[in-house]
Amino acid sequence: MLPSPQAATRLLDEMCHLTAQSLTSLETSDHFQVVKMLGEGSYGKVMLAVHRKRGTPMALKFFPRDSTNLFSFLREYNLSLSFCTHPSLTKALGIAFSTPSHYVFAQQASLFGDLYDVIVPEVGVEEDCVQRVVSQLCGALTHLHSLGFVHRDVKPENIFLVDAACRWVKLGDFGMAKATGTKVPGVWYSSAYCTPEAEISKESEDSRHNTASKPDGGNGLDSKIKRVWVSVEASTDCWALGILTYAMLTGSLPWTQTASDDRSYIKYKEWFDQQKDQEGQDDELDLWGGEGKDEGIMMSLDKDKQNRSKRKSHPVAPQFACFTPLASSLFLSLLHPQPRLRGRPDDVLGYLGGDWLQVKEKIQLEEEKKKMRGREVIRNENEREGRGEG
Ligand SMILES: Nc1ncnc2c1ncn2[C@@H]1O[C@H](COP(=O)(O)OP(=O)(O)OP(=O)(O)O)[C@@H](O)[C@H]1O
Repeated sequence: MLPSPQAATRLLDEMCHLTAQSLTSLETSDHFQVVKMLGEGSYGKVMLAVHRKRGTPMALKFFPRDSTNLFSFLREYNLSLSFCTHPSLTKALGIAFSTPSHYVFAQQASLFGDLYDVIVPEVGVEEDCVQRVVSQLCGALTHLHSLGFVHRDVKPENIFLVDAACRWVKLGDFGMAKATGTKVPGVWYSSAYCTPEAEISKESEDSRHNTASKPDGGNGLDSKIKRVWVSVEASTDCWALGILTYAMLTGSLPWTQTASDDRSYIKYKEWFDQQKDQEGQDDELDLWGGEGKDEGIMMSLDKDKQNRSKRKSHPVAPQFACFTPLASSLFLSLLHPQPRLRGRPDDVLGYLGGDWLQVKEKIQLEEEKKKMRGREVIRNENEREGRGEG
């Protein structure tokens, strides 16, 4: 059973209070040798460092003190320390301190960058690799969700590579993570990773901006429009997992923004609605045929055939035409517009092992890769010639 949001939040908060009392001040260079920068985000930077006495390599995450709330820092640290006990979640190492300018905590270091660098634009990554990554992320998300937390920022930049061949990945960056059921201000942002349910907050924001231009300066009735508060749900991560899977398979996004005025999203919604209508009709037929009368069964089989042939004639949303029926049904499940009906990460396991890309797409992908390899060889030869080695 899921821990209640209150219980998960209370436990994490207690850990934060304890850590706050024992947070030591020190100079990074007294205890660690910083080797290089691993990456930079909007909150701070991440450095590869080695513990001077023990020789342990680690990622040190630096948050500027003047722009970081101490409690947010402690939450991210404690969540990563105590709840990220799955091999595909980035675990903190039990080291947190403050310097005159930064709050810092240590995490397991993934030395091969993040997934963003691996996805070739308009090409993607090999299907085997996609399925491996998806399978690991499903495990990581199921684990996190079972402990009562939602990551809320699943995207390629937050999936770190443990090896160069992308065989082992870890989900990181728990800065946005919250306990399931927590109420947060609804935020809509212009991206395919944003869920359709977040669009309600966009509408409320739009109305809010519109009131500013009203003659009464927004002090009349319209100014009563309140910020929308939404409940944190695991279905947010499931949507993002669907978009991420699409991005890895194609090297692009299915639409620019998940909004009712985005043409590509409209096409997807039309396809989705047709598929669901059809499924509904098929289910009705199944129930009717289940009465056991021979005549009924024959008629239902005939109708079923007709339905299936009709289903084939339904136009697939163009951006999904490169996928097999297996992958299409995976997308229709993870990218379900209604959060309560959206597929869960452990449902995805049933889709692994089969083909996701149509054969034609696989051949094209191979061609692209050959071309890229060719370009790489020519570049290496030119470089060698340039160095006078040729
Ligand atoms: N444990 C780690 N091991 C290796 N690299 C890491 C690690 N943590 C972070 N990085 C690198 O640093 C980058 C920024 O880290 P992170 O996303 O955690 O920072 P952030 O400021 O919270 O970012 P965001 O702007 O996405 O919120 C990542 O994209 C990744 O390349």
